[in-house]
Amino acid sequence: MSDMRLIVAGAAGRMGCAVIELIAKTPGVSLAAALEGPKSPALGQDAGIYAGAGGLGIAISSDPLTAALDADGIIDFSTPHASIELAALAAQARIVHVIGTTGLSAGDREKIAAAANHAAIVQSGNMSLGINLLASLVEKVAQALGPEFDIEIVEMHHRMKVDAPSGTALLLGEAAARGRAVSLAEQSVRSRDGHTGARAEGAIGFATLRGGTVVGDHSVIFAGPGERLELTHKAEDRTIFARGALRAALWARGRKPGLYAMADVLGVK
Ligand SMILES: NC(=O)C1=CN([C@@H]2O[C@H](COP(=O)(O)OP(=O)(O)OC[C@H]3O[C@@H](n4cnc5c(N)ncnc54)[C@H](OP(=O)(O)O)[C@@H]3O)[C@@H](O)[C@H]2O)C=CC1
Ligand SMILES: O=C(O)C1=N[C@H](C(=O)O)C[C@H](O)C1
Repeated sequence: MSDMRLIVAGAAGRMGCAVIELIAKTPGVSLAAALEGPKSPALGQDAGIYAGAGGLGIAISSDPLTAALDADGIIDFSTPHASIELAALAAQARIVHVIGTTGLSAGDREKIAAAANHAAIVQSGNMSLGINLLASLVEKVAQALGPEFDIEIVEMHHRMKVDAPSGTALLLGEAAARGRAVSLAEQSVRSRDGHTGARAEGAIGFATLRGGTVVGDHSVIFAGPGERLELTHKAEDRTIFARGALRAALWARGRKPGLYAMADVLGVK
């Protein structure tokens, strides 16, 4: 089979650079285009050089329509606004779309689901093997321990992160809610301040820390009577997310339209 030709969206960002670097050294895939927003200072620069991967002869552009004419898929770590536009484009062009962007609203998710009627879309708040395995453990532990164990999810990320709680924290919260057969929307407590009163029975709490260059730390704490179980993942390098995204793109190639999760790709449901 010919190389899978991939567009990278958010090409000058932290994740875009990690993905381009990985594409440059992975057989079976090639960089078709590198996209940024229309005001990006990186426009026109060689995407490979920008990412530290050496010249690839692909200039960073802000023209997704032209990019989609000769591509098999999009790997997208950008912004919610860009991701929903790219999902519509993937649907039109019938190409794969791997969405790593977080901070998506309920409305954004609806638009992505609609696009997935026409394209194979893999969307996940975390593309790493470790976190997706952790989510499946969290579901099982939440089911086994029952509601006398309080669930709290703590995350820490670098100072530049713009959304909270992280996409991963929400993914882990969904896993805990599934384990307990409750709705996360009804049980989640996203912040506490002042005289909050005692903890609500069955709540799934979130706490957010930001600082320095932390790639991504997540802990799910099950606090019960007289004992506490803590499940933790620490991301040390963005390559783990890039590797997962590339694996997702290759997995989705030739698959029928639909909205898939990383758990489908990794077989860790
Ligand atoms: N699912 C996962 O495994 C992971 C998800 N993420 C998520 O991925 C996203 C990106 O993270 P990160 O790389 O750290 O963030 P960055 O801010 O470094 O990168 C995002 C890039 O997208 C660019 N961008 C803005 N608008 C557009 C557009 N219309 N088209 C294309 N690109 C555009 C931004 O440009 P500008 O700065 O000029 O606005 C920026 O360069 C975040 O939502 C993050 O939470 C991150 C790591 C792993
Ligand atoms: O913004 C980041 O950096 C990360 N975002 C994702 C999230 O919101 O969970 C994944 C990872 O933790 C890094």
